[in-house]
Amino acid sequence: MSPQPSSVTALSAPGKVLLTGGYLVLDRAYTGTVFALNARIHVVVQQLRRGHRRGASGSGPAVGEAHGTAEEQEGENTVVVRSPQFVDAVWEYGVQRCSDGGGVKVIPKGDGPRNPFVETSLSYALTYISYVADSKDFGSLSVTILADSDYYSETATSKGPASQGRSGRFVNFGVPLFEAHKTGLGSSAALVTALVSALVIHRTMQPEDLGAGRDKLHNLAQAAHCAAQGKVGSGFDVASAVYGSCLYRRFSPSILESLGDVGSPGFEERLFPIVEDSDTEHPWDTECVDFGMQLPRGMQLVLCDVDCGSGTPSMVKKVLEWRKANRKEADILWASLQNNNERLRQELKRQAQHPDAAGDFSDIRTLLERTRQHIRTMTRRTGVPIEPSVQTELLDSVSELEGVIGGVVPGAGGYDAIAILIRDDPTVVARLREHLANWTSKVEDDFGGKIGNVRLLGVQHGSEGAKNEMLEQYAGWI
Ligand SMILES: Nc1ncnc2c1ncn2[C@@H]1O[C@H](COP(=O)(O)OP(=O)(O)O)[C@@H](O)[C@H]1O
Ligand SMILES: C[C@@](O)(CCOP(=O)(O)OP(=O)(O)O)CC(=O)O
Repeated sequence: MSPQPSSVTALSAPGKVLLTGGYLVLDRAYTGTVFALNARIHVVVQQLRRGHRRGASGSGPAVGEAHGTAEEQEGENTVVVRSPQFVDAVWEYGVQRCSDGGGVKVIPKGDGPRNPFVETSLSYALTYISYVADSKDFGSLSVTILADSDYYSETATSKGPASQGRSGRFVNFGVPLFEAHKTGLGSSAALVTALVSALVIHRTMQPEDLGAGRDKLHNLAQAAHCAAQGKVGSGFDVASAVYGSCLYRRFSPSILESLGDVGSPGFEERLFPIVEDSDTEHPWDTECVDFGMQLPRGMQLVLCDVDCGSGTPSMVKKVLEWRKANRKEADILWASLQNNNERLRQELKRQAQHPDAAGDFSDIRTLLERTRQHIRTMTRRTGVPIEPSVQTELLDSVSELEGVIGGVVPGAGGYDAIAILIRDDPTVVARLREHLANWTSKVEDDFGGKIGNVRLLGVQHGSEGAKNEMLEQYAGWI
């Protein structure tokens, strides 16, 4: 029997940085080292009051239970999703059960801007829930999304009026979501993971089951994220949102290839074995080794935002085309990178596991520099600005600072935030901040790129994946 749904469920998932393994990790023959960050996206699911729900036994609504509109209480089930940190960020959906086992689809109401990540997560989670839960009646739901500030560039930070009585962790951005520049921490993966996990836990599990249910939530989140993105990426961002920091080897794309769209006949019958990993022909083969891994004692990871993002899909396409056309050379380069990345990971792990041996970061510095050399070769050979010269200049300049171990362009690279490993000491952070505040680029970029404002983000290593949250921190927001 499914457990009684509690009236409110809150869960969060972290952002990520792919320290090493960009492009390589798209191929199962290689791996990536992904760090979860302490910037998280929170999702709070509230059951709207209905006659047959908990709290309606004559004693009024249960604690935290939201009050639905008259329409919600009388008519069809609805899901209202709000991102109250942004202007006009409300998405309202009707819930439609599709014929021929097509699953459950949410239908947007009104003609405001769509949010494919929210929409797809809702449809996928509700389809799975309706397949496994005893009760096919969801009632109406109110969903609130809250994000830590570092997901968005400073241009968006805290333009809105500080609202009285609201918890201090979250900022009122005061702009519409589409105006907020992303910093590249993987907001959509953290959002999809937190949203599908909160819904599934809300309706079919208890919060304590999160640990045991992690694999299923991973499978569902990967399926929903790929569908919303319209492509099957490597999935390292969703994996770290679920499991936390890890050595990641991707899943075989064939697992998701024949799923089809929500609403197509038999969709629920195809989604269920994917989530439960019961298809013996296509078992999940994701590897998340050492998940939840820590940095060595005395080391910290920081990110430097350059407020000038790149278009990952076209970069990926070009790199993969070059690899296909230059297989021999690419194999050698990929092998060198993999080898060096693996040595770097092993050294980080060794130092993390032996705190007494930690403190001498010179090997780590050398390994980071070697990884960068290979990445620069990749940049030259592919003609793709993975580490363009303005980023080389920035990385070189910060690497000279006392207390900085080294840095890399993480993930796909480009004109995105850079990742820097430092000695975990406030004076090093202060030195970096000061250096960046006065920093101006002096080189002409090889790809014509320009870096404007550079600034240290407040985000650091977080290591932990999806986790249950307490409601108190959302005071004034839900
Ligand atoms: N706070 C939020 N509330 C609602 N949706 C969000 C929020 N943050 C991000 N999103 C969704 O995620 C999308 C950004 O995803 P994407 O372009 O893949 O960037 P990222 O690299 O950060 O994952 C937004 O267009 C929006 O649909
Ligand atoms: C190229 C990649 O291997 C890494 C991209 O990493 P990023 O962290 O740059 O990704 P976005 O969040 O999409 O900007 C593609 C992949 O693994 O999917």
